[in-house]
Amino acid sequence: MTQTDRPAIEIAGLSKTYAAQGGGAPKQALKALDLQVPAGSIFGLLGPNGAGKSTTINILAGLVNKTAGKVRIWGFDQDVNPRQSRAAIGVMPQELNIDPFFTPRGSLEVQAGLYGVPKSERWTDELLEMVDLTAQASAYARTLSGGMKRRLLLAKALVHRPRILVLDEPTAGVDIGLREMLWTNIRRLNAEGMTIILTTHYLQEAEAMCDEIAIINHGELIVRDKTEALLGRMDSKTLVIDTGGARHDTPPLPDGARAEWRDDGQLAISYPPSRVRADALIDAVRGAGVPIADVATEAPHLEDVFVELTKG
Ligand SMILES: Nc1ncnc2c1ncn2[C@@H]1O[C@H](COP(=O)(O)OP(=O)(O)OP(=O)(O)O)[C@@H](O)[C@H]1O
Repeated sequence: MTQTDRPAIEIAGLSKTYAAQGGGAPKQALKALDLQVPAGSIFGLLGPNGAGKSTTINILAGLVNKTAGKVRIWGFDQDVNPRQSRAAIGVMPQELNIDPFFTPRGSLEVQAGLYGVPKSERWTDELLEMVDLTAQASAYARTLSGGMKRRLLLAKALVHRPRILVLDEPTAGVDIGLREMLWTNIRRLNAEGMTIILTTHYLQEAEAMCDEIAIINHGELIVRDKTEALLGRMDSKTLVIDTGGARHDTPPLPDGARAEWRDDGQLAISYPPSRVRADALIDAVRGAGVPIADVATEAPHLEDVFVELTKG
């Protein structure tokens, strides 16, 4: 296998049990997780709260010790080649953990030093420019806004030019401008060959950004597939009927179909296309005396897939 065919990340049988705290039971956060992240992808790691996403990312980052299993990062076994595997990955954490006494420039220089990047190979100015912090390069970090701190964390994750960039909830609580700036940078880095792994609670964002998605729940892999294929698995569509504004009683529908009146007065009927035909729905609506001014259909969204696969 050449380096380019080889997955960027290979996780096999990864388990993590956190020690018991305050008289409670030990917590098994990951249960023999197997996961491969293709090189060059934008890969979404999704799951409900407590699924084990941060634990996985923290193990990749070398911040949490695994209980069992194998982790290879860019082909380097984390236990055999800890230095190379660490050098291959950059992590933008969720918490704004920035030393308040460093300036952005100072933070990046210190970080580069920690990774052993020689002075001649540093790209501090370019990074400051990339995250739009050139004007604040010499300001104390404690004077930076939350958004600026987040941008600095992105730059810090990149000082050693990692092959793989991991972003833990990069857009949680950020405004639209910053979100777009982050995505523009992430898309560009990916186009230049960097593998991107991200967690996000915004499923629409994951649907729009990620080529592949893994959903984990209770420390186990539920599904991993190309985003399109994942959406295609859903036997679910929505027929949206514009009734011309007036509200009516919900018409009786074929088995498997479910109606819901939306706030804008439209009747949304979700149905499994394998079992129910759209014309049967339209007949049912018309038969109940509900006027049909217009119809549209909506394909399933990642949100539907997510809810379906993580229920229970
Ligand atoms: N340091 C710790 N000590 C004990 N239990 C922990 C610790 N860190 C995480 N856990 C537990 O492990 C499980 C997985 O947590 P983790 O933070 O990995 O989930 P997550 O998918 O990132 O969730 P979220 O979306 O809420 O961040 C949870 O039940 C959590 O309470």
